[in-house]
Amino acid sequence: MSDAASAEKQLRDRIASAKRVVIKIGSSAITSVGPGVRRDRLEFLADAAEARMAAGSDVFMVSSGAVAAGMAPLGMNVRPRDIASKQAVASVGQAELAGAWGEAFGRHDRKTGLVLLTATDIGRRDTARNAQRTLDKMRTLGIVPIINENDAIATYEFHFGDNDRLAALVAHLLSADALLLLSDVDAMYDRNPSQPGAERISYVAQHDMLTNVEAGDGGALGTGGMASKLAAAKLAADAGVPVVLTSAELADQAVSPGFTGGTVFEPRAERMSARRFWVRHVADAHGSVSLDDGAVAAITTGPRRSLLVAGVSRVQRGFFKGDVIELRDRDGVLVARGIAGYDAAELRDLLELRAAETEKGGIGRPLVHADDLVVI
Ligand SMILES: Nc1ncnc2c1ncn2[C@@H]1O[C@H](COP(=O)(O)OP(=O)(O)O)[C@@H](O)[C@H]1O
Ligand SMILES: N[C@@H](CCC(=O)OP(=O)(O)O)C(=O)O
Repeated sequence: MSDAASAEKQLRDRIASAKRVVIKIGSSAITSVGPGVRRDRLEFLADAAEARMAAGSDVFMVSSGAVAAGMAPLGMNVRPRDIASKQAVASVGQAELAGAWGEAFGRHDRKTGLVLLTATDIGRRDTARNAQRTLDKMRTLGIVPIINENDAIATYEFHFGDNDRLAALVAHLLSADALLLLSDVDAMYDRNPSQPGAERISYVAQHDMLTNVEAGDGGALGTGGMASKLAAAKLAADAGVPVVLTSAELADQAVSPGFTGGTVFEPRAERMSARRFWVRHVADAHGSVSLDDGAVAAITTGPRRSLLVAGVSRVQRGFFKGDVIELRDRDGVLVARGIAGYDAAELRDLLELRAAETEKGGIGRPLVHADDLVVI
């Protein structure tokens, strides 16, 4: 067996025996235009989740489909585009979905509970911890959480963007041992499988840049397509969580040992620390600074270094000390994120001084300490 084949087998075994499992189901897998929620699919998925729980795992469901589920009762055939309509439709769909999941799991005498999160809730430590505690309590009470974004109130500026990302963040929050992304496609292919000759990618090693993959848009009901699943898999990898991507139709096999289908993504060997993960993936950035070439080279190559004030060429948007800021190169390309050691106003004042005076003023204190800086 080749090294890659044996690494893939090990990863699949690890997923098969994972204790804490997050299962994300995409809109296109459980809803259709016209009838709305597909109850047969929910029942099939609930059966698969129950089988996994019977084998000793704890299961947390992340269910998309609120907007799609709200369309049917409102007589809509096309997904609404404007935000206010989407939010109103989601409020109807969320109730539909929660009821349907309750019935599907109810066949096993299992209680479900709806947990609606916003990106703000996950981005703030106090609310994130509270969500973590609630989800853990639900687990101990044998309740299956049905998690979705709180679409009716999430703001456009600050929302998850898609539920693949939400699922990966939930997997991080719960220190999950595996994340299953169930969609309407059985695996990731090197291009959209509707195109002739598309080939399945079975295993993605951690550092694989996937330059040969065209990750395209999704269908009429999904949100982010394959690109958002890839981004979520990368996020989960940083959190140390292995990911399997396959179709909801294969859920029963995907939760069982010996599954060879789908695409599995290898995580980092060691989870990124919670603080660095938060800086890199979770926190909302409040401002941004441009760096000169020397500073970009200093922070992106070699051992971890702090970012000194002298390397900043421009300050954009206001921020306060302690906020997460974006660090961009001279062309505006994002190179890192980090926690600001100064307020923007204070930094602007410093930049007006000559570099020598900056150092003399004891401003050896870096703008971003190495421990708080994560290269993208
Ligand atoms: N390289 C690819 N491999 C597999 N599917 C792809 C690829 N590029 C684009 N897609 C599309 O992405 C879709 C899945 O994304 P999406 O519709 O957003 O699903 P979900 O609703 O499950 O989140 C597939 O049905 C397929 O049409
Ligand atoms: N919160 C939205 C999720 C949208 C979304 O990301 O959908 P999908 O791409 O199907 O996972 C909803 O429930 O409609």
